[in-house]
Amino acid sequence: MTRTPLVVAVDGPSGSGKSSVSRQVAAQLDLAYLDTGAMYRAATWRCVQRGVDLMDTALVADTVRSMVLQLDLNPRFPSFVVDGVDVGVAIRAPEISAVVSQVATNLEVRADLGERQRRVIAVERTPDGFSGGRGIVVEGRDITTVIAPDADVRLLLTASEEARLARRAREVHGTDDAAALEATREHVVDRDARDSTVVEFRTAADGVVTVDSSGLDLEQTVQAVLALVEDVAGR
Ligand SMILES: Nc1ncnc2c1ncn2[C@@H]1O[C@H](COP(=O)(O)OP(=O)(O)OP(=O)(O)O)[C@@H](O)[C@H]1O
Ligand SMILES: Nc1ccn([C@H]2C[C@H](O)[C@@H](COP(=O)(O)O)O2)c(=O)n1
Repeated sequence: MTRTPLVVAVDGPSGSGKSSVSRQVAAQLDLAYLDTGAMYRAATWRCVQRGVDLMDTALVADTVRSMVLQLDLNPRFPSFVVDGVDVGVAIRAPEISAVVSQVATNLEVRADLGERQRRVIAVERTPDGFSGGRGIVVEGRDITTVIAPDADVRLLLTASEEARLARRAREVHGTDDAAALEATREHVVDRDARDSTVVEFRTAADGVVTVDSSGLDLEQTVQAVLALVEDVAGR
């Protein structure tokens, strides 16, 4: 049976589980997967590599516009290649996390990367895409509202600040003791505050369903999202 392409849009704050959950949902539904946060990180990596002053918004925008970015949309092995260099690990470095908001709040950069994201989604609606026309799960901060407001499923994945801090602390420091929580705050709470000056990802827009994962483990959250997709789109 031929099915129409499915687009699942997921937004949410840092540490809410967007990447982990979206990847697993895409893999289980045999869809492509796009992590738009990684695109902002790749853009930041290129600027940092070239010694660009991130306060120079015009130069940052030019540097990002000329970036050749190749994406592998396989949810099992997603990859990001910038100008021929695999940046999958480098873009997660603390030095990139510390400054990525400066690039992500540059409105010219947002316009450029947003256009690239829309093109990826359009291709995944055709047989030429990675998914062969089955569709895509796209996650970030403005996917449900700006990039794909027409997505079949629109979801805001949230969790309490406490839960998000504890998850990130365990991931980065191997513990969620008081010192680890404090060391993590800058990368979760403060970054969200900076990012939310240009995009709204704390409150669900009209038609966007909220899933609160504070009391759920990763597997339960994946199941909750799969149930929602089944409910809304019959998959
Ligand atoms: N429901 C959950 N319960 C417990 N841990 C979770 C849950 N969802 C995700 N995690 C864990 O929390 C951490 C953060 O998840 P993830 O990186 O997917 O969040 P994110 O929303 O994509 O964050 P960011 O936007 O900062 O990249 C990971 O270690 C992940 O395994
Ligand atoms: N659609 C998006 C995706 C991401 N961002 C910003 C938010 C973060 O500061 C940065 C990296 O995202 P992460 O990998 O932590 O999810 O990019 C955004 O503004 N819009």
